[in-house]
Amino acid sequence: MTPPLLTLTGLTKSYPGVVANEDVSLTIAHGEVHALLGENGAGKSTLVKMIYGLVTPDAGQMVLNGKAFSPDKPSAARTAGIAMVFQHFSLFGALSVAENIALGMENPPKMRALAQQISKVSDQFGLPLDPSRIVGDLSAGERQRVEIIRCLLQDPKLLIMDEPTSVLTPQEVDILFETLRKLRDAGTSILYISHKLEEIRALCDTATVLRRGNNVGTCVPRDTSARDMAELMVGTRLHDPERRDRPKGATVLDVKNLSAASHSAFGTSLKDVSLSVCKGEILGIGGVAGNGQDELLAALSGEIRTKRGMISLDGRDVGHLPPTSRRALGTLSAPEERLGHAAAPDMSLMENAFLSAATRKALTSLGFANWGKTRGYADEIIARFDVRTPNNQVAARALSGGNLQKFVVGREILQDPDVLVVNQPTWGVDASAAAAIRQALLDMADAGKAVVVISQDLDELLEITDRFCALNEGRLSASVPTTELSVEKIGLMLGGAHDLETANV
Ligand SMILES: Nc1ncnc2c1ncn2[C@@H]1O[C@H](COP(=O)(O)OP(=O)(O)OP(=O)(O)O)[C@@H](O)[C@H]1O
Repeated sequence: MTPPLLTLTGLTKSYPGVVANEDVSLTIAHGEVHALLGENGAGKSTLVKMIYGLVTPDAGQMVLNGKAFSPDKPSAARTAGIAMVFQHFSLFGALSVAENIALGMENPPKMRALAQQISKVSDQFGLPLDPSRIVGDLSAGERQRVEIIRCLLQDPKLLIMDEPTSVLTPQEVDILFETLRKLRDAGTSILYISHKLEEIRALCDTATVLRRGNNVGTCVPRDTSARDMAELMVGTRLHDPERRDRPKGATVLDVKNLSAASHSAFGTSLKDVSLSVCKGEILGIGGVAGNGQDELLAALSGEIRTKRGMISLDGRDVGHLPPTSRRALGTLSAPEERLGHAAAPDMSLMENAFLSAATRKALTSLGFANWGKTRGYADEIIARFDVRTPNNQVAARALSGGNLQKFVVGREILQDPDVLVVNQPTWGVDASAAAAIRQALLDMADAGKAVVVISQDLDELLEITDRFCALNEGRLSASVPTTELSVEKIGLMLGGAHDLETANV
């Protein structure tokens, strides 16, 4: 019998106040697509970082192809045949595809030879990509292809992928899965982290489930329902968000012919965007990343100021007002980028609670921060949104991605806004916590609030929104009642022509 590609035995890693991995053992066979499942903070990233040489285990052993393996840095893991595609891309927007790939290589060949190699690998694995294109002009799906091709040029034995589909359209997911199947057939093993359980069922041969740092079992995803996998992850029954019929009130947010330039050199300017949201309504905005989502949130939150007459709140012109004034008037927002935009990475959760809630939660007294009250608010967010953290003094950057997301969304919802604008509210959040966040958004609408959900997760938009629009190259389509849509139709709408009309659906 051929030995497995990689065996992990008793891997343990602790951080202050938390055991991220405790005595974790698992085996990855050659040519196997192995899913790593677990709720937020379960220890998935920590485990793969140990395999990739970014984190050193406190205890335990790894054996790769029959030999002891203990990489002390990523380049050692790469030399041993391990490649990793991270959730966050590390590409330079101003450089070409080939230049970006060359930057990550120890001994890059001449540009022309590299471009040929890139074209060859992209043909072989069905990942269309022109080596001379500037990365800043690429879609999120194409950027991910750059990262994957960069890995494939190393001819890896094990490819680790952390949440690879969260930025992709359904069509791009299909292309990615075809590529991964080709790789598997060529004998490469894949370790795949995702919270999208139906995708795991479609792709993976086996799954290991982590719960609070421990390996609590394995399953064959094809033979296990998504609900059973989610329940194995959390160890309890899962509650689906409950949607109730509710009356729609008066229009509260009204956007008319909004055009605004992006703040970023590679951003997308907004072009003639019109929308309205009523009290008691959730408006969904779908779109592939980079089509103006960040700019729309920035215009609605006040980070981008607009001309008079473009944005009104309860009939009052607000487009020229900065974020603090919009907050005071009841419009709150949670941007997509949680580290660095929604939260200050090196500040504690308590300080991060203060940053956005000081006014609405009255966290100051006589011009000074009231830390006692602020601590109480941070603890309320942590308890109500089940944020897994040792305490409120922990820096935002030390939280697992999903737990920070729960904190950021919870921090805004608990300020009781009249209008809440969220971008990717459940990005990287596990099934159970995602259901809790969606329920909280539905509860807000039930309480007569207006909610704008910008998301690339089509199932999410179908599940909770009342109306749907597609954002494409900075233009917004007319809205369609969500009940009239299907995932396939939305997919077409998102990838469709610039001037999307309801008729296209
Ligand atoms: N550098 C660090 N310092 C302190 N604690 C950390 C650090 N990295 C991870 N942790 C903690 O270790 C635990 C496991 O985190 P990890 O990121 O591995 O979880 P995860 O399963 O990948 O979660 P998610 O699905 O949310 O990304 C969490 O409680 C997290 O807060």
